[in-house]
Amino acid sequence: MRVLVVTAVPAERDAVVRGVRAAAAESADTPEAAEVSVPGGRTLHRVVRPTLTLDALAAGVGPAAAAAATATALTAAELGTAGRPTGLAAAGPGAAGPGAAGLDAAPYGLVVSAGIGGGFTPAPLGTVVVAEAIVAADLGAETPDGFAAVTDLGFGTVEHLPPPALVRAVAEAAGAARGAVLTVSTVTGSAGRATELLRRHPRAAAEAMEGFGVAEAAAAHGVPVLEVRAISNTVGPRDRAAWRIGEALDALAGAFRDLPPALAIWKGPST
Ligand SMILES: O=C(O)c1cccc(C(=O)CC[C@H]2O[C@@H](n3cnc4c(=O)[nH]cnc43)[C@H](O)[C@@H]2O)c1
Repeated sequence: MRVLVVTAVPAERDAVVRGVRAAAAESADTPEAAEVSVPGGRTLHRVVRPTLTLDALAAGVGPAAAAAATATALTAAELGTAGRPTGLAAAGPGAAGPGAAGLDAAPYGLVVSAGIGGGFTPAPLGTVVVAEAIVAADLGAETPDGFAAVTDLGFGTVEHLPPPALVRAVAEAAGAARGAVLTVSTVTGSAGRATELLRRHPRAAAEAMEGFGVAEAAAAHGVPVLEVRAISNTVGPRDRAAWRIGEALDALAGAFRDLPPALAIWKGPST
């Protein structure tokens, strides 16, 4: 299976790659690695194992950057781009391939939005959350009666649902919580906002900024989507000192160490 994992920043991308390499080490297979260029000036980091090719791409922060980079990578993988990886070096420190090259024409079977995120009550720091629903939480209009989602206004989409069987398999494999992951363009900074979001989305477990953008691109290409978030902070009043980004990145790596076996048992997007 070919999986595209989209993060916001390189540190999250590298945590994903670290996790998949750790899984390979536990299976005693030596993953090949390469850096592959995609149109738009970005480079994805590839890990090749016997039954899984995982491409990790840092797209930038926010739903628009995530959607643009995801759609570009999916299109490039469907069509192929100029050039080929010029040989795949054996894995190891700094063992990326001898320079970025193009994408082979080989579509992805799954797209994953991954990274750190803010947690709502059921998801304390260090928890991993797998999205049962990927929700655009601030896509809509402010009205005299409060927030109206675009769907309340008669158009658009505000939710994408990952394949339930895959969500269950990944959550069980990773010991993760399940719930809605909210995508926002403005990070929540007050208790009142956090309370309002939970009132509108009682199943919300986490808040982040890219998942809905990734999911929209995946849906446009007919590719199933997941979102996996490691909790770095609590959604609410701004308190940078309370952030635990390092621990969250380690938890993210752990989730991607556990993901490959879950993918192996998944029977495909209709389940
Ligand atoms: O400056 C702040 O107070 C602040 C508070 C929360 C998040 C940020 C970010 O810049 C986060 C950007 C980045 O990290 C993800 N993330 C992590 N925690 C949250 C959150 O509580 N709400 C939304 N996004 C979060 C997000 O996906 C971005 O990629 C700054």
